[in-house]
Formats: sequence, structure tokens, C-alpha cells
Amino acid sequence: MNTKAFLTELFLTGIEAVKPENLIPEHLSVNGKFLTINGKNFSVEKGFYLFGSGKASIQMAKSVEKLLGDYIKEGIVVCNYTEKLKKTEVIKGSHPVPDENSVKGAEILLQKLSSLKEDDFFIYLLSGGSSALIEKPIPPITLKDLKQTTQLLLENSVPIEEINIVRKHLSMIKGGRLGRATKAKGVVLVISDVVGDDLFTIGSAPLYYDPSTYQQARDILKKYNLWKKIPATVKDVIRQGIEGKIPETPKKENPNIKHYIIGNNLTALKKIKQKAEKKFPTFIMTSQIKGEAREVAKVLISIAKEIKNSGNPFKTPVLLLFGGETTVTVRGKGKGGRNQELCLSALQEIKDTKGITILSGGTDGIDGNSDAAGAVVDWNTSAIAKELNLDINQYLSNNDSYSFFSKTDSLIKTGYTGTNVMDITIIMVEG
Ligand SMILES: O=C(O)[C@H](O)CO
Repeated sequence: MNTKAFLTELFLTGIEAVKPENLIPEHLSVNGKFLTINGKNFSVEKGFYLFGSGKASIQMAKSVEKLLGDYIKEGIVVCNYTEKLKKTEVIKGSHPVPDENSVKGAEILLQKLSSLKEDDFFIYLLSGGSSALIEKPIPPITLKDLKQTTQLLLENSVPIEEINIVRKHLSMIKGGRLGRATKAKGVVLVISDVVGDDLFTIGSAPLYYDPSTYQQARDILKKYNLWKKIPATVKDVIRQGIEGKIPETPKKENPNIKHYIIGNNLTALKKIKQKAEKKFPTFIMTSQIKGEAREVAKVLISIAKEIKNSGNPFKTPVLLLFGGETTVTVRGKGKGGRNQELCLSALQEIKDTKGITILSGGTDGIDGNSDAAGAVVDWNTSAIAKELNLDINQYLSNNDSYSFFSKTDSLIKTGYTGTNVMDITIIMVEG
């Protein structure tokens, strides 16, 4: 058996399970003039508006069009790529740092949602990446200031929950502010890309509400030593927010808007397990991995080595499934992403140990600043690296995992997958 090919096939199975074309029909059905979502009925007799933002928004919209196309009055989604849809206009925003189009997208959504009446109904399709894809900073923060702040947060390994607390307090649409702008009733269908499916964090909660505060936003920036580095306008808005001169984000849910999570990391892991255990004992270890990619890798490989050496807690052969999202503290100028960096650090631990293969990939298909979803490695990769005189440490210090794996032919390339439920890591331990 080609273990690397098998793990790649399993990774693709996981992605397939969380593609909107599979999730939407699982959770939505149409009965006459009613739309049923997770058992709850909504009348669509008079038609509805379709909005959305996030990396999965195009494919989600396409699936809704297929199911309910005749009822859509108008559709707009903001995604990280474009595609022509029948009833829905697509705006291409920027990710992970917002651009002019992200602002344009936010303004259009804000304007459309504000113009709806009380008896209008909308479906909003929310998925990961939304925080950057739509954005409208609170004046006097400029787009340039916001870009700089986002970049600093991303480069300093700040967890997404904390990044989004800051983002929500600099934005006219995040933390429930977009939801406050409308009188209409609506549902938000969510594909979760955060650990624990926290609705306060996913896409910075544009239509939910937000218990966090301006004070917390400042504390987070100080905790990561970024307060002195961020632009003056950002500090100004946060200070004014703390003093009550700028209103806080909404602290209560808009009762007219209901949120439904229709897919998450565990959905993908369960599908992988279903397929894999036809061949090998397979265990879902967690869907909640967090932490610095290179450190997480060390823990994962230590588990694999324990199994290999002592048969604890599982006998070989065995497949271990992990999900979640790590972070990378950027120190170098190389190319790569958290999954590739995790694999490179894992390779450092595997070295010549035969029988451990590890794959790590982003379900959105794009890992960091590269065009690969991730990588798959084993002892043989380390043998190739030795032959080519590649120094793992050197590539790790420059955060240049992509260049390393291009040379060892270990990259997994899927292109944009049209979905996003964080990352999947699969380890096969053989005897
Ligand atoms: O957009 C975002 O904020 C992240 O992807 C988490 O949902």
C-alpha cells in the first residue's frame, strides 16, 4: 500500500464531506412554500434575499440556488475567488488581509440589509475567511491602518478568538453590527472554521452579538506587545470605545436572526473515520487542536512514537485523526503555511523512524501564503532531504516549508476547495 497516497485520499474524503453541495441538502429541505432548516419551518412564499461572506460562500450560494432558485429575489456573496452564478452576484474580497473590494462588499451588504423591511426574509451564508473578505473600518481608521493592524495580529501568532475581538471593535459590521442594521427576519447558515464552533468568533460574528469589550481589545493588543505598533487611529477608536464615546458592539442577539451550524471539522473527521476504518482501526483524537504549529507537531509525533514503540494506547497499524487550527509565529520571509510548517517540524522528529506517516492540510485548499493545501511526509522524505542536503532547521527558521517540500515532492495541491472547516491532520502508524 502507498500510505502517502492513502492518507491523501482520506484528506480529500474529509473535504468532500464538508463541501456545501453536500451540507446544504443535508440541512435544508423545501416542503411546498416552507423551507425547513434543522426541523424548523420558514415561509419562503414571498421569496427571500440571499447574502453571504466567506471562503465557502460561492459554493453555499450555488447549492441554495439549486434547491430554492425560484424563490431568490436577489443574491450577493463576497468570496476569495469569483465564479458566475445564476442569481447571485459575486464580489471578490481579499484574504487574509482586507482590501478595497472587502470594503465594497461590506458596504453593499450593509446597504442591502438596511434597506430590507420587517416582512422581508433573508438567508445569510457565513463561513471562515469572512472577517477579511468583508470589512468597513470605523472612521477615522483607514483601510491602510486596518491592513497594518491585521498583519501585525496575524504575524504574532495571536489566536483567532483574540484577533477577532480586536477586529470586532474596529469595524462597522462585525460583532453583530451588520445584524443590527436590518429589520428583516433571517437565518444564518454557518460552516464553522473555529475550534468549538464559537459563533462569537466565526467570521467575527457579523449578524450575531458580542460579549467582548473595547477594554479587552486593548488588553489583547498590549498582551502581544502590539499596542505601541498599531496606527494612532486604531488606538484612538479603542480609547474612545473604552470611554463610551463610541458605542460598544451589540450585547444581545437580534431575536429576528437565527444561526445554524451546518458543518464543522468533526463532520469531516467522522467521514474520514467511516472510510478509513474499513481498512485500519481509526480514532478521532480531537477536532480541537490549537497552538504553535511546530510545537504541536512534536506532541503529535511523540504520540505516534509511543504507539510504535510500546503499543500504547493503540496497537499498530492504526490511523489517528486530528482537527483544529494551529498558528505560526512568522520569523522568516519564506513561503508556507501552518500545515506545511507542522509537517516540517514533524519530519524533524520522525527522521529515520520508519512506519510513521503524517499528512496535514487546510480544508480550504490554501495553506498560508502558498498554493498548496499542505504536505504529507514520512522517513523517506527525510532520506530525500538528506540526499539533497536540505537542512530542516534552516527552512524552519525562515518559515520556508513550501520551498523545502517543493524539493522533496511532498506538497498536496487541491486548489480552492470551496469550503473551510480548519485543518485536518492524519497520522498512520505501522508496525
Ligand atoms: O474569518 C474569520 O474570522 C476566521 O476564518 C474565523 O472564522
